[in-house]
Amino acid sequence: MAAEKGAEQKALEEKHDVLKSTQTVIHEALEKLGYPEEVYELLKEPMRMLTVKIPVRMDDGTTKIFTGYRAQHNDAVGPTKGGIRFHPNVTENEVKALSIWMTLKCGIVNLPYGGGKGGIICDPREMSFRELEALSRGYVRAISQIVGPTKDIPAPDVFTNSQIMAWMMDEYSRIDEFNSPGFITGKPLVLGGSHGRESATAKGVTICIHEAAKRKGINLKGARVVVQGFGNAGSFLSKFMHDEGAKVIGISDAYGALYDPDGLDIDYLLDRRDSFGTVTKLFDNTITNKELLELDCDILVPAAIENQITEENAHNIRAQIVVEAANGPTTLEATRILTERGILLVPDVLASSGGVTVSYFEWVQNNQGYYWSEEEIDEKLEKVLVHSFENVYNTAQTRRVDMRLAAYMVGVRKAAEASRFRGWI
Ligand SMILES: NC(=O)C1=CN([C@@H]2O[C@H](COP(=O)(O)OP(=O)(O)OC[C@H]3O[C@@H](n4cnc5c(N)ncnc54)[C@H](O)[C@@H]3O)[C@@H](O)[C@H]2O)C=CC1
Ligand SMILES: O=C(O)CCC(=O)C(=O)O
Repeated sequence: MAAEKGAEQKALEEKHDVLKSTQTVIHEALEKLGYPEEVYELLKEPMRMLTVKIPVRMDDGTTKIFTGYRAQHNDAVGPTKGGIRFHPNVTENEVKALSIWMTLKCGIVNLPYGGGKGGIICDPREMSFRELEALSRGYVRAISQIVGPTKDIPAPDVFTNSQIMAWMMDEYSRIDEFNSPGFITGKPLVLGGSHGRESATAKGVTICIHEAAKRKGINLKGARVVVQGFGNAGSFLSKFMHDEGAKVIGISDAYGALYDPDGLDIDYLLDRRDSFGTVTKLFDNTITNKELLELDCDILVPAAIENQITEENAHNIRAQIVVEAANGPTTLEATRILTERGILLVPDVLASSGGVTVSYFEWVQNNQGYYWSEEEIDEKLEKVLVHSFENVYNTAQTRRVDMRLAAYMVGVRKAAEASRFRGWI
């Protein structure tokens, strides 16, 4: 059964290889911007990719060897930056693509960083607290030579959180023999975390929803919203939408989805979800993630994993706006279908860039040793995201391209220019 599932997963990954599709759009974006082929040759893969083996003594006395990755896409602009994912389906190509997307995000919101990303093949839902701490510390020891506050700054992603960031920061500080809060972002407040980082990705998505709704003439009060994923991004987003008077009619996690045409009780669900964003196991009357995505709604927000909207279901999507909180939830073919159908698709590299933006604020605060209030963070984030949305939207309009290609065109330029000024290409 496990072997069968593995084969099915592998076939899906090959069919929807996120690295290949990213490369296709990067190539198109660079061509449209008039860059020569060698710029593509430089940017089509990470400059550095480290694969590590992490031995962990498990609670049953055995030793398990985990595989982890850290990809650094391009550091011409500045240190690389991006989250660390703990998930059983992590692959090398996925981590590479995720690092490229980080370069694009940092370019779109104009941060002094290039893109990086990490991942470990594991299922933290099946591990004890002690095993998770050992894995987190082991990963930092394994990658310590290539990361650091001025080299590559990690952060949370799927199934990692502020506790894991705290262990990683502590391990790095021991290696560095110095307290190094600027080594990682998404930390608890007491360890130099920033106000607003936990909800930053969802806040950024909310700002994009506002901007997209304005362009589509949708009133958010009473608008029907469907959110796939109820973790960091999805749960905060559901709360923000609910508090603004929208009706969140569907949410999901890895095990299923909940649907109520009159609107779900988001506060109750937030109260009952576990630390991995699981809540549907508590209910009998669930629907599938596939059914959730095809619900009749105004705004659909995929906030879980890759390749959820494909050529197989893109024709059945009934939202007017799709805002990608997740990285890579829509394939290229599906992007084409949705765009042709007049659905406004706000791509991941723009919509989910609120997280890294506030991570940057966290790093700046760590470097200066002076901390801002939540209001100051919110105000700065709003300014950055509204401007970035306008920039991408206007590029799409004036260059007559879809929002994804427009976002790539805006996002790739900074890394390309910095590489050129450095004399690399
Ligand atoms: N946390 C952050 O700051 C950022 C997260 N993102 C992206 O947002 C997405 C969600 O990340 P987080 O909320 O941080 O993760 P999380 O670990 O807090 O939550 C993940 C959610 O996705 C669900 N999920 C996992 N596998 C699934 C599957 N096969 N089908 C349906 N649902 C599934 C989980 O049950 C959980 O509800 C990811 O694509 C991540 O890369 C993007 C930018 C920043
Ligand atoms: O906060 C960060 O530095 C990175 C967040 C991230 O991994 C992402 O945007 O995908």
